[in-house]
Amino acid sequence: MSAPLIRLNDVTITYERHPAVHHLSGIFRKGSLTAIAGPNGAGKSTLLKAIIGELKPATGSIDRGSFQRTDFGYLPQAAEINRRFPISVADTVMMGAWKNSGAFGGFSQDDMRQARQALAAVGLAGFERRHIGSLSAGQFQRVLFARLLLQDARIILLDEPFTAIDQRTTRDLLDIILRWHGDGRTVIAVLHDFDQVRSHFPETLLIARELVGWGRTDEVMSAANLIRARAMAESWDEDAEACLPEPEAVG
Ligand SMILES: Nc1ncnc2c1ncn2[C@@H]1O[C@H](COP(=O)(O)OP(=O)(O)OP(=O)(O)O)[C@@H](O)[C@H]1O
Repeated sequence: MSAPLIRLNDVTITYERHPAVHHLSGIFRKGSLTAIAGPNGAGKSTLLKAIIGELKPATGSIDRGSFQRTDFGYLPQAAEINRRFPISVADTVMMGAWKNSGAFGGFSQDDMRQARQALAAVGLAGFERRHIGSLSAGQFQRVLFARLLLQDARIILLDEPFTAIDQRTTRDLLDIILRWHGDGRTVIAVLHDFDQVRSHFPETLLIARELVGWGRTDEVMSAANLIRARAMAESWDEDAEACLPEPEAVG
């Protein structure tokens, strides 16, 4: 069995003291391909943001070994990306090379060549000069995958990569995910389509704020676990305060 890569130690993540993820512990192994599944509002996106370091746990810790923020390739939910920003397809893809060139280092001829290659690999050869606002949802998602290809990260986190995407694009992007897994990268994807999870993702983390199951997909995605996840989500008290240590009294 491969080595642990990211370890969650009793992680609670809050928004204004209300827990979105509650006392979660477990391990993502090196080279694993894991789906994160769970009902709406289960804390899936929040967990991804904490893994890349965008959110800090209120209690508990996330052990990333020697990996830094720049070692993670991250695809946020489409709704979180502003496509009105006046930027070309090529520049969007080359932003994946920032880790290599530095934000102010400018892009090299080689970055441009690699961007062209990455766009060709996602079926968008010739789209370099297009404005990102002029693309369809599926084309834009292909551009974001091209950016991830260029970034060449060892750990890739995807937040609902197939939402509002046509079947053909979904299949093409799924192939890229499976290739990343075949290359030995660690891939973690938040997914809503349970058939997709069962068909392509060997491991699943099922959450409803708290852990429901984590392990082999065929075991975790059992009918009993899915019913339990739904019941946990429905009975969750949105106003519950996190069980954080009280600040020490001064004096
Ligand atoms: N920026 C925020 N400020 C306050 N509360 C938030 C914020 N983002 C998420 N939440 C709350 O945290 C909880 C978990 O949200 P999160 O988006 O992580 O769930 P999710 O499992 O990704 O949901 P979905 O499947 O609907 O995308 C929800 O109750 C949500 O309302």
